[in-house]
Amino acid sequence: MIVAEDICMKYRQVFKEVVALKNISLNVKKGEIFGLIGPDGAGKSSLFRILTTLLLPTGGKASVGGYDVIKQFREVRNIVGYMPGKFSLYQDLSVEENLTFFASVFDTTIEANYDQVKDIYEQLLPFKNRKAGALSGGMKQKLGLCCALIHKPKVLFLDEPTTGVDPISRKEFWDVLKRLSGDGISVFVSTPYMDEACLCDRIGLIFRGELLDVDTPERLIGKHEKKLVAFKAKNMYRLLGDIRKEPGVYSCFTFGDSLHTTFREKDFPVEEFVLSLKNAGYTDVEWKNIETGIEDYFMMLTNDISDGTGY
Ligand SMILES: Nc1ncnc2c1ncn2[C@@H]1O[C@H](COP(=O)(O)OP(=O)(O)OP(=O)(O)O)[C@@H](O)[C@H]1O
Repeated sequence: MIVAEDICMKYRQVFKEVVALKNISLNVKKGEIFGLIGPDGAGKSSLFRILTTLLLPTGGKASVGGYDVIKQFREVRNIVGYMPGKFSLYQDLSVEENLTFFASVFDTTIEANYDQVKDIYEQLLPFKNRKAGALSGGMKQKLGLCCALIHKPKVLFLDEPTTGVDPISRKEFWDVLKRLSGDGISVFVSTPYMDEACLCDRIGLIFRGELLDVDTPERLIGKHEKKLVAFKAKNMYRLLGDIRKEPGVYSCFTFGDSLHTTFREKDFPVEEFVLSLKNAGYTDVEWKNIETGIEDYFMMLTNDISDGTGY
């Protein structure tokens, strides 16, 4: 349903040129949930905007549902639903007015396509006369999804749809996405949440405009072959610097309240290293071997490019 071949995007800024996308090639099948994962500035929104016909790429070609995003942009617009990263609905219109408006743009009505949005819209019904701007974060996103779905698109583009949304609403949102993919709708979604990344059928890891890897979450995690240890101690900031200085350490980055660390050799003597940290004055030192997650694999891939910081 989505095919991108060697997509490039360069922006002209005042004194320089920014390369936002470098030769991006990917494909997304019918009914597949494809997650695009990467830090701020990686190029995610640029790719969304190109695939939804809102931005002309500076190189390469792409099609959605078999239609070329440049030459057949009108056909593409008819078959895609797009939820941009920033809340894009009319804040001064009510819930019902927003949905009615989006339906009318596609020459349809809420009634005609009610089955498509029923599950989500019923949760919004108690607030249907409330202005969109006065909804909670989770409700805003559900309304955004209803508006993106009301014309029965074949492909949904969701740019960070659950950022800032509470965990329960996030789960409900993903339950809806799973149902939509079961109905044959392809979903192209970006998210900063790694637990959500694992719910995708396949993931593309994007960094500084480059697609570093594309695979299923399980296979990506399986590609991380380094020993992984989480460290904690008092003065975590100093600890981060000191762990990174250790020659046997390959990468170290903050993950929640601990420091996820990988080593160049599998048999790195962690206990001896912990002793040396204690001798260097660290107190309350804790460490444990941990299972790898997608973020760990991502950080491992970006380590050499980004001097161990991951960004
Ligand atoms: N209209 C623009 N003009 C100039 N530079 C831009 C423009 N839009 C994006 N960029 C630059 O292109 C790069 C990629 O930005 P993009 O918004 O696509 O990334 P992103 O992964 O979506 O990040 P974020 O989530 O922070 O928006 C960044 O360096 C950004 O500053």
